[in-house]
Amino acid sequence: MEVGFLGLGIMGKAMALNLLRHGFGVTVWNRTLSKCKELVEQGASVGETPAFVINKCKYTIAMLSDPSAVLSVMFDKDGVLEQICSGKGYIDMSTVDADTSSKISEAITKKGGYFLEAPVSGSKKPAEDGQLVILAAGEKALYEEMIPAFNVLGKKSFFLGQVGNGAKMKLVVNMIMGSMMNALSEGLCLADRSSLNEQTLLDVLELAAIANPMFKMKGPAMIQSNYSPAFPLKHQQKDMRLALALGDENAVSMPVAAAANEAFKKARSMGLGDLDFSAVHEVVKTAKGSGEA
Ligand SMILES: NC(=O)C1=CN([C@@H]2O[C@H](COP(=O)(O)OP(=O)(O)OC[C@H]3O[C@@H](n4cnc5c(N)ncnc54)[C@H](OP(=O)(O)O)[C@@H]3O)[C@@H](O)[C@H]2O)C=CC1
Ligand SMILES: O=CCCC(=O)O
Repeated sequence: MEVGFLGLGIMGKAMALNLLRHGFGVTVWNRTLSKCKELVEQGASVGETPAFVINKCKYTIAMLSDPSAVLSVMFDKDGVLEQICSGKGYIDMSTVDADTSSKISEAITKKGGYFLEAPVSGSKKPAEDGQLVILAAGEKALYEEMIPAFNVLGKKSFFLGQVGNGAKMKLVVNMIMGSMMNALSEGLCLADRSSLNEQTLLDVLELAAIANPMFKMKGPAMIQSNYSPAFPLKHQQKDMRLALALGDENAVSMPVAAAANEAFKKARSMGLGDLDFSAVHEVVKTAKGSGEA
């Protein structure tokens, strides 16, 4: 199977490499073209524009940073829309809001193409290992045609119905994750300031009812103030913002998520946006009132 791949950031690069390793033909494009080099060394071809990739491939996957990137790659000059046509499928795996996804879907459908949104849960390592959880919605026939690729990229795929449902599910999941990250950070600070050993707290959590892979994976690095990026904090803040907007739309009160969003915003203002989202720990550690008594 031959696929196009637009966007070779942390996730896109890992996913495209994974497809290559499993025998897929992959034509890649990235805004910063130099990032294609490593993929070419592994057997990928390069397209100079999104339009070129769409013209060449029956199926094209996108993994881009945010709504503005997704819209730009679709609608700008040399973008996807110039070449999408009947018989071609476009699969957007970026995390965006339902409105953005619907705009993309409408534009593609008008030109006779097929659209599937398929954001993913799971980060850099699951992307490298093909262990993502795929939250697809949109054109069911395209979902079925993409199963061979999804089976390589993920450990489980969900088909959630109409366009927007995948985006919403992803935002709900990441809203919970962002709130949990703040809770973990506060817990580590509280343990430390109460003269408890932070690693012992993590050991206790691992055996408790609230044990979860994120605490286990991120906790030890947070104790060391190591925030090497797997999931950039700027993207987590984008997801909190979009999830809170979904809450507004549906009149759902989310004070916990709103507080977590403020911490992520503060972290961005401190220049921590490109670090891992666990770097919110630096905000919690230095918050007024959490210092000496
Ligand atoms: N990292 C993670 O753990 C996860 C991330 N996600 C989501 O996946 C998406 C990608 O994440 P990730 O790979 O981490 O992000 P990165 O920041 O590492 O990569 C972002 C990609 O988007 C491209 N891009 C940004 N702005 C534009 C633009 N205006 N026009 C064209 N291309 C653009 C970048 O190109 P360039 O190289 O030129 O900057 C790069 O290829 C995001 O929506 C994120 O929320 C989902 C699950 C997990
Ligand atoms: O959107 C990013 C999700 C990161 C994760 O699921 O670990």
